[in-house]
Parts: sequence; structure tokens; C-alpha cells
Amino acid sequence: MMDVLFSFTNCNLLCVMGSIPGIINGQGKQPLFSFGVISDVQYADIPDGKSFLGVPRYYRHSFDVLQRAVEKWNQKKPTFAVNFGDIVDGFCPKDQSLTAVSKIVDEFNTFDGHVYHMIGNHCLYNLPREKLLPLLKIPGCDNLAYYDFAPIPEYRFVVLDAYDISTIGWPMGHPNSLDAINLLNQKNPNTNKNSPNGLVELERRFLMFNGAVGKAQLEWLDHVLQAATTSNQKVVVCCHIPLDPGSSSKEALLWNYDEVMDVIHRYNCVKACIAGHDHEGGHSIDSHGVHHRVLEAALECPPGTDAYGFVDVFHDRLVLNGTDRMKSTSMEFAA
Ligand SMILES: Nc1ccn([C@@H]2O[C@H](COP(=O)(O)O)[C@@H](O)[C@H]2O)c(=O)n1
Ligand SMILES: O=P(O)(O)OC[C@H](O)CO
Repeated sequence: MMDVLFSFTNCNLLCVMGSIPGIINGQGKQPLFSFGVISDVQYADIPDGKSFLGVPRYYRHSFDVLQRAVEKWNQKKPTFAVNFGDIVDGFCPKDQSLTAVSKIVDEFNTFDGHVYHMIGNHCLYNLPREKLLPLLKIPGCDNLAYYDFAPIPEYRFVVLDAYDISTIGWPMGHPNSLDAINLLNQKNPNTNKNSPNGLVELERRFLMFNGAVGKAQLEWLDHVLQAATTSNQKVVVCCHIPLDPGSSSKEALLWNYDEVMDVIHRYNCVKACIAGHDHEGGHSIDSHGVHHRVLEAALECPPGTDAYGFVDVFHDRLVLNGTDRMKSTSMEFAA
């Protein structure tokens, strides 16, 4: 298993064992810090099923994946962990939503460190924002879920709220919900607004299970990146929905990924964007040298297999050490 390989720092041993040159942990150096990652647990106490496209989904086993992730993090001792959203599936019977969310939050809480959460569409199918945010200890005001933190002076993490403008999760008639309905009506003529039928190329992202970052959040992002640039900080952007077409299917992109990336590209500080939502996972490097890594879903791990990891952070790269279905990735920063 790749994660076992990466616990060694001896280059010769790694090469003999067949690892990929270039993914050696920061060339034998100690990371500045590490953080655990997992996405799309989508737990529900229901029998296994399939996605709309026929991909098997293991709703109960995903809890076991989370348990093994936390166990591994407690051995490796990353400084913190990030959950990339969708902790409970939309098929969870609604009278069990609170129990299911609490079960997953309790499991995350067995990690000996802080877990930073973000919300995904499936979280919002289960509980409203005013219930979810306190349970997930997400800081924010007006029930918005974007925030930033700096684990060390050299690095800042920005967590985006991908369902700021969304038809999911806001009370009926809320301005952000009305904006989302208007946009979907303009962009998607299908009766089922989750259907991309007839939508062409990148327009296929205008589906109800996606969302957008609103104007105030975009302005906030700009300020954070400006401050990070002044402080010479490197930034990692975390968002449930992917931000680059090269890293994800067109159907899984943030509605206004282009506006978010325009803000990011105004500065040189963002080195990587990490996301979930597109269960297959992906990796790309955009035209400005920013890495985009979409994490493979815990939900789609056949019993006995896993998808979680930990990221070692260096001055010049991030190294994702993935387990089983989560691929290991070395993300070297552009000069
Ligand atoms: N190509 C697609 C994909 C999805 N849908 C609709 O979205 C719902 C959620 O999709 P999952 O992948 O989470 O199953 C699904 O139930 C469909 O209504 C679609 O129409 N076309
Ligand atoms: O969030 P889900 O489970 O509806 O899945 C989203 C899809 O993976 C996007 O292609």
C-alpha cells in the first residue's frame, strides 16, 4: 500500500520498492506540518446502492473508511484534518439525519486534533444550515460557511462555501436561493434541474447539485489573498466543489468556478485547490501553475478498501499520501 511506502524516507528503499520518482516525501526532508484528508463519506444506514450513472455506493461501509482514516491519522499525528464535505447521504431517511450526522461528527471527534469541516450538497439535503454549522463547528456569520486559518505563519488555508448561492439549504424565498433558481432557469432548460441533458461542454455544470460562491464571499476571498500576499503566505484553497475543468467532470464544477479562479489568479499566493464532490477524483495544473486535486470519495470504496490520506506540507510542495483508492500526488509549486 502506498501509504506504507511513504512512511519511509530512504530514497533507495523507495526506488527498490517501485515508487514513482518525484513522489519521494519532500526529497527526504521533514514536512513543516501535515494534515489529514477525506471526502464524500455520504454515510447512511441503508443497503448499498448505485449513483445515477450506475457506480456502486457503499453507504454503511463508508463509516468504516472514516474509522480507518481517523485511526491512521492518530498514528501519523497530522496537525489537523480537513473533511471536504458530504458526510451523510441524501438517501438517509430524514428522521435519522441528526443521528447520522452526529455519528459521523463523533467519529471525526476521536481524532486527536482539530477537524476543519465544509458543507456539501448531501449535508444540506439532510439538515438546514443553522443546525449543520454548529454541529460541524464551522465559524461564519449569517449561516455562511467560509473561513480561513493559518496553521503556521507560512501557510494559510481558505475554506470556501460552495453552496452560498444554491437551491439547497436555504429557507424558501431566501435571496441566495432565488438567485440560484434564476440562474438555473436561465442555464438549464430541463425540468429535472439535476439533468445535464442537452447542455453543451462546460455549460453542463448548471445542475441543482452544484452551487456558486456569492459576491460578498468573492470580495472576502480577494481580501484574504491580498493579506496573504502581503504576509508572504502560501495559500491552499479548500472547496467541496472542484474549481478547474481539468481536474473534474464538467457536471461537477462550481457554477462560477471561472470568477473564483479570476480572483485566485490575481495573486501568486495560491499553490493548490483541493476539492471533493466528483467521486472519481482528479488532478490538474492550471495555466497559472495552480494544482487542483479532487479527492476520491470514501463512499465508493468497495468493502475492505479505503480512500483517505494525509498531506505533507513543505516550503515548495504538498505531498498527498493516499491510501488505496486515493491516489498519492506530489504537487510541486511553480517557480
Ligand atoms: N447525468 C446525470 C446525473 C445525475 N442526474 C440526476 O441527479 C441526481 C443525483 O445524481 P447522483 O449521481 O448523486 O445519483 C440523480 O438522481 C438524477 O436525478 C441526472 O439526471 N443525470
Ligand atoms: O454529490 P452527488 O453524490 O450528487 O454527486 C455529485 C457528482 O459526483 C457530480 O458529478
